[in-house]
Amino acid sequence: MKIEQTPLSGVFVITPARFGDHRGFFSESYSSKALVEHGISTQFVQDNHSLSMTQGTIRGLHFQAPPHAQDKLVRCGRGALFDVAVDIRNGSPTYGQWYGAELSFENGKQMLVPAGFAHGFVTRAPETEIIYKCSDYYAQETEGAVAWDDPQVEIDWGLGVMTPVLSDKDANAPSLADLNSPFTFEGV
Ligand SMILES: Cc1cn([C@H]2C[C@H](O)[C@@H](COP(=O)(O)OP(=O)(O)O[C@H]3O[C@@H](C)C(=O)[C@@H](O)[C@H]3O)O2)c(=O)[nH]c1=O
Repeated sequence: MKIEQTPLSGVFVITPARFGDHRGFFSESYSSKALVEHGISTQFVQDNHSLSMTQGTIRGLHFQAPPHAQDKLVRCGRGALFDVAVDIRNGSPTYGQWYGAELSFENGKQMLVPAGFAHGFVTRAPETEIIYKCSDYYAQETEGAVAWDDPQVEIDWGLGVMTPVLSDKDANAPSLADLNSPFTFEGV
């Protein structure tokens, strides 16, 4: 399992080994021990799974505020997506910056998005499934969002001429400038 730190502290790209044979492949998609060896001791309590029918669907940018903040370990079950983490920790040297990684069924890559980051993704193929582990349970009253097209964050979603498919909630999400972020950078 390859675990790589990204330019944003706490955000990792993880590539589990795949053992291929004439049947297909085998892979440990999650190993607590392997993550602990890299200083990641998150305890996950909920798994989420969603399907997006259309290429160019964007979900995000979402977070849950403390006391229900979530670390998320994200992978693609089918199709392909571009996964994005945005640093929203007050006082962080990388506040407002984003990092994105292509996660696909083909490449098996995963991204660890810790609490303190808003998370979102765009699908790169029709009928794309995302599966992610969360370190806290869903708590609707603590949900927060930042607009996917925030002018300060300027994520390059790689949409080209496509108009994204969005939920009503995401189409009306606030800007980063209007966000009173509940997170503080703790020097991680
Ligand atoms: C996130 C979530 C939603 N729901 C319900 C609420 C709602 O009725 C329905 C759909 O919810 P949403 O529209 O918020 O789903 P979605 O837009 O896919 O939200 C997700 O987006 C990605 C980017 C994330 O990072 C996740 O944490 C989550 O916020 O599912 C749960 O029951 N449990 C959950 O954990």
